[in-house]
Amino acid sequence: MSLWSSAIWLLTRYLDIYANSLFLLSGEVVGSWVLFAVLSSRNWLYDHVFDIFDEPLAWNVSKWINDREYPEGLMHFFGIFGSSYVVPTSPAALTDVLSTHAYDYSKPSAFKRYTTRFWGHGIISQEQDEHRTHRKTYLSVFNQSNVARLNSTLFAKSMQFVDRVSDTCEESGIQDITGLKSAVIPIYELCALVSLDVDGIFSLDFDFNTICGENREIFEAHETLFSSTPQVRKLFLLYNIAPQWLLDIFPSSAAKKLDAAHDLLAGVCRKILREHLAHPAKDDAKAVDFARNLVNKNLYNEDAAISQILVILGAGYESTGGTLAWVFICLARNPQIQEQLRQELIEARKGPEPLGADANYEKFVMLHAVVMEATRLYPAFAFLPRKAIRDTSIASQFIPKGTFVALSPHAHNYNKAVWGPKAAEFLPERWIDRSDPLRPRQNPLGGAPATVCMMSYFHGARSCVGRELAVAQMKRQVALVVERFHLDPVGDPDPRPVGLFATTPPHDLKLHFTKLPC
Ligand code: HEM
Repeated sequence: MSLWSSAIWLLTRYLDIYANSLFLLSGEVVGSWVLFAVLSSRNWLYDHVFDIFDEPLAWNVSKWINDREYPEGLMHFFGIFGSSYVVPTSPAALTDVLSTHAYDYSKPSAFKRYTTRFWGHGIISQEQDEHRTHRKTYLSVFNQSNVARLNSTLFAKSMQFVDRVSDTCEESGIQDITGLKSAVIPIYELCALVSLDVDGIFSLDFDFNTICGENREIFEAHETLFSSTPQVRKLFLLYNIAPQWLLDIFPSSAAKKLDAAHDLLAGVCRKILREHLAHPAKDDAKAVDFARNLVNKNLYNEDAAISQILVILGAGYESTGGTLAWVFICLARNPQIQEQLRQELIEARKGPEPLGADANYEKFVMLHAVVMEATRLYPAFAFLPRKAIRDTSIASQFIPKGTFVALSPHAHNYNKAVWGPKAAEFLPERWIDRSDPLRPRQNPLGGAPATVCMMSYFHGARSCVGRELAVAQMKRQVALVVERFHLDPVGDPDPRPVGLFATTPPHDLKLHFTKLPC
């Protein structure tokens, strides 16, 4: 304060606005101090924005939601330049935002500009009627019966994953005293590769076969688009504060890298689509994949289709890959649950052989519980803000146009008011209904008061269309691995998610796989 007073005194002398009275001089000192504090204040400029975008993404929102009770169902904080953010904290408030008044909100324009530039204008950035129309097309493809037609393909892809782990165990030279072979393997990449292959099949009827070592550049281009390096974070920040024309005049090196990744992927899609169209298969009318369904419905336009397909691949592969990796990590850290799951699978066998493609993976109670619980604790999309485009209401409270709504699957899934005091613990039991002790059943709510509480796939008008596919793939993959390998953790006992858009386990996190005698 003494330094500040001396500086103000010198400045006023220099500018010749020297105050003769001590009273006036004190006024100048205090006034300028207050002005400086307001202008440079962290609270006024960006308040909690950096708390949210800190890694792990949105974990601070989860802390705030549990700091105290919110009887009105809404939490509030300030963001950039004093903007208002509300967070729905009750099931009723969430339902209002996601279902009842879903189209009273749009995604922030910076997010839409960024995803449109680097992925294309697909369903993720579409709004209002454009979104409604496209979502209908999506739902006619992304539904339970269409996914069920792919079950044997999902099983085959899961076996390729298993074979790759098995080969690594054979080659590692690590063996215990009983002769069991094992290997230490980075878990994220394998899960992402197999998920990318599945999404390629579902969107384009094309197997990139990256899990078998093919098309590495396609995987790398996707990883570039999802990278969260400091340069990419800066670029995303610029999209939030600078106009598009300025960003176009001064393209950053990060933007050029992302553009190159996008162009590579768009080129691959274009080539595959043209080959499909030039050589239609006999049973094209019954096609499962998204691209052929567009053609069959006379909705095909090459550029628009490429944008939608890149969005599907982007929305699907990193989220499923990351979530699948978390399921394995949770099992490795909870050996008793891993064993319970293995027993469930062994008991369901018809003979000595492991389960085959025809097993009903959807009905297993423990398998379902494990997949749901890991998905709850590690939602791939931890923070997805919205902005009110008209005056609206949440839980009967007035929400003026322009208010931001911070939807944070991570925070909602850790809300103790909804999930109980053990919300942060891995407890698959919450997804099991044991009211009849002899016949445990799946509990669809996981012990929460409503389906909207499980936010990993969102809910309502913009919920995840790929949920059935992701769950069907993960259940097969987890079952096949747990039947054949014992999983142990390696390194960090409590790894934290990383990533800016989709969060995943750290990419270098490894697990120890031991091959079991089958
Ligand atoms: C565990 C895996 C997955 C998780 C946790 C997940 C989660 C989500 C979430 C939270 C949203 C809402 C995003 C928003 O509105 O901003 C979403 C939307 C979407 N997801 Fe997924 N997803 C997964 C897998 C998939 C898969 C496998 C696909 C496709 C192959 C897919 C395709 C989509 C699409 C197209 C949307 C946009 C829907 C719309 O705007 O109407 N997702 N997903």
